[in-house]
Parts: sequence; C-alpha cells; structure tokens
Amino acid sequence: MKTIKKLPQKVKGLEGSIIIPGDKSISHRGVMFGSIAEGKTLVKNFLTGEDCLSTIDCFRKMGVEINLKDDLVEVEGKGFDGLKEPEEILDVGNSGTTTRLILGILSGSNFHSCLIGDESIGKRPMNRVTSPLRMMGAKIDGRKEGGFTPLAVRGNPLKAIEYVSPVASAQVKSAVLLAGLRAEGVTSVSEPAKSRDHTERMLRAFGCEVEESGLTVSIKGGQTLKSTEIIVPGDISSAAFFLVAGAITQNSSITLKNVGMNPTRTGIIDVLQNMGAMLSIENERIVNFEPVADLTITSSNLKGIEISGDLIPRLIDEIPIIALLASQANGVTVIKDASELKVKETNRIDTVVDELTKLGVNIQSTDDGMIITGSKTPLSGNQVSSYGDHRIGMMLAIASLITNGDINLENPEAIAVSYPNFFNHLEQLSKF
Ligand SMILES: O=C(O)C1=C[C@@H](OP(=O)(O)O)[C@@H](O)[C@H](O)C1
Ligand SMILES: C=C(OP(=O)(O)O)C(=O)O
Repeated sequence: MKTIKKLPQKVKGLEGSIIIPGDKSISHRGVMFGSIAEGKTLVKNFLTGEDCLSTIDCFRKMGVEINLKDDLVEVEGKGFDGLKEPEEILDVGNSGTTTRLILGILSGSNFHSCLIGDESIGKRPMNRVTSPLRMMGAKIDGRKEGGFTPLAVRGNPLKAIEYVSPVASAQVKSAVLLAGLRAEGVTSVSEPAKSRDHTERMLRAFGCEVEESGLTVSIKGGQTLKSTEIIVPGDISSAAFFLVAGAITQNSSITLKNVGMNPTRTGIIDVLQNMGAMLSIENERIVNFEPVADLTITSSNLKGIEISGDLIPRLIDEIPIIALLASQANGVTVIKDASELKVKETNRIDTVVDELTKLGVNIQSTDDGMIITGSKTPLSGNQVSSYGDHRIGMMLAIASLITNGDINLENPEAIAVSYPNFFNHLEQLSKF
C-alpha cells in the first residue's frame, strides 16, 4: 500500500538555525575503512540514515563488531584479513555507495559473498565497477553478466591496473582504490573530471599513502589501515534543500551550521552565488581532514544560468533541488552534461521534470539534463511522488513551501535514506 503525506502549506517565511546532520559519503567510509583497519575506530556525528545503516549491517554480517549509540559508532576493526565469510546475503538496501565500494573490498577478500539490494538498486549499473575489478582479477557473477544485483563475489588475489574511467564517479574511483589496497603493485584511477575525494582524504587519515596528480589517483597495494577517530561534517547535499528553501521563500533568513565545504562538493554554493543568492559563509574551519562552515541564506532575487561541464560532479546530487531553485529565477536555466542523473535512485531527469511539471513549472527534459524557464509565480498544488527517491521527496517538500493549495506526497518515507529528521527541521524553521 502507498503511503501519502500531506506536505506543509505555503509558509510566511523561514527563520532560525539548524545543525545539518552528518555527511552520508563520509559516514559510509568511516564504517567501511574502520572495519578493514586494525584497532578501534570511532566515527562521531555519524549519519543514521538508512543507507549508512545498510553499510553497518553488511560489515556486521562479515563478523565486525560495530556499536551504534545515537550518532557515535565504534568499529572494532581486525584488519582486512579479520573479515569473515558472511553466512547471510549482504543487503545493501537502496545504497549505491554501499554496493559499489563494498565490491572493491569483497573482490580481494579470501571468501565468497552475495549482495542484494532493493528494486531501485537492481536497476543501477554495476558494470562500471565490476568491469575494472575483473581486470584486476576479481571473480564477480550476477544478473546480465555481472552488471546488476544480485551479485556473487568469490574473493581472489588481485593485480594492480591503471584504470581510465569513462565517468567522473567517486564510487568507481573508490571501488578500484579499495581493491588496489589488496593488489600487487600500484593501482591508479584517472577520471574525466574530479569527483568527490573523501576516500583519498580518509585513507590518509587511516595512515595510507595516496598519490594525486591532476585527475589521477594512485595507491600502492599491501598497505594496512590503522584505526583512527573520524568527526563527520554536516552533509552539504542535505543542507542544499534548506539553502534553496531560504533563497526561494519570502521573508526568510536561516542559518545552517556545520556544513561540509569540501571543494569537490561545493557546486551548489557556486550555483547560488552565480544566480545572485544572498548567501554568507561564516566560521570556516577544518574539522579532522575536511573543511566546514556555517551558512546563512536570505530570500533572494535570482537569475537563470547555465550549469555544465566540470561543475556537474560537484553538485550531481543537488540537481533535483537546483531545478526547483531555477523555477523561481528570472530567465532560463540550462543544465547539461548531466546524463549520470539517469542512473541514480530514479532516472532523475524524468522524475524531476515529471513532478515539477505537475506543480506548474515550465521545465523540459533534454538528453543530458533539463531546461527550466523561471518565474516568480507561485506553484500549484497536486498529488506528487518521490518514486522512492529521497532527493525527489525532499525537493517536493521544499516546493510545498511556495505552492498554493495542498500537495500530497506519495512515498515520503524514502527521505529517511539520507535525512531522517528532515521534516522536524522543516517544521522548526517554518513560520505560518
Ligand atoms: O561516493 C559517494 O559517496 C557518492 C558518489 C556519487 O555517486 P557517483 O560516484 O555514482 O557519481 C553520489 O551521487 C552519491 O550520492 C555518493
Ligand atoms: C545517488 C545517491 O546515493 P547512492 O548512489 O549511494 O545510492 C544519492 O544519495 O543521491
């Protein structure tokens, strides 16, 4: 049965401040790297979203003792060789990051394992990681020649490769580097544009040497990870929903605290600034090995822009909410070079265009993105769906703040994948 949630009514404005919950990419990596490290790793401000809980569940099934209390995780790592053959199937849920990074770890293990995920994961291409991993000697089998889950992995000795990735993907880069840790020789990955570099930063925090030269990252096999303490910054991809909410809602001024500002993730900041948003960046600091700041955003007069090229990997998960932002700008916004959107939790070109069209936005899909003609006219209420995609669900909830009439959202529970307290934060900031 479908769940339906009545979204908030049009608000008078947004005010106050919230602390943005932990970064999803960094939370996953804290648990994964802690599990293959030697000694106890602490992960503070861990994101307890469903995706990261799937990662914990998979490593527990491989015998790693992991304690989670509120947002603190203790991982009792026993090294790569301390992982045990799982007796059960590893369930990655809805998480692409879990699936692709864990394949890099399982490929060089000394046991057999099986991976399964939900319906959405079953449609997402895994050959982008299984293909380079097989070049390294991995034994991976699965649906459509190992291109889709369910997948089975038989751990095998690996050899280093120099991989030129056709896509700018941190998941591909990370899977190959993690396998590279177990391979004989130096493994390198080159990508067409820089994707998020949390793996590189965190592997160094665990004591590994990682070389970077332009768009190529290299790692020498045989290195061991030493346990450490990770403090996870707030997730800029979660903050993006409220940054846009503050900019497009009248009478608003909100502060988002503890936002991760890694330059490979700050495309949304560039877009807001280029569109003319009233945004201030305060209290810039380094926490652990990642930059962090507090952001204040105020109701803004925006203009349409072009978003393309190397900027795309720096904001790929923010495109659904950027489409809503563009609907409130003067002029046309063109988003291109973003065909990666088609292989996320949903085809995000289709789901964004379909759902925003229902609310009255002038938006067209293109082969590799979308074109939005903005206007300040309020949107109109309708029944919309997240299609089980957390980022589509949150984008529609933010749209409800500027919509006349009721919006009913099908499948709102998908939001818990990355932002379990999203609706509490929304309520906390709203003025009616
Ligand atoms: O490595 C990561 O943590 C992620 C990488 C990105 O995917 P791709 O590597 O497929 O671009 C992003 O969309 C995803 O939400 C998280
Ligand atoms: C694409 C996403 O995540 P993943 O690939 O881990 O499912 C996302 O969070 O928007």
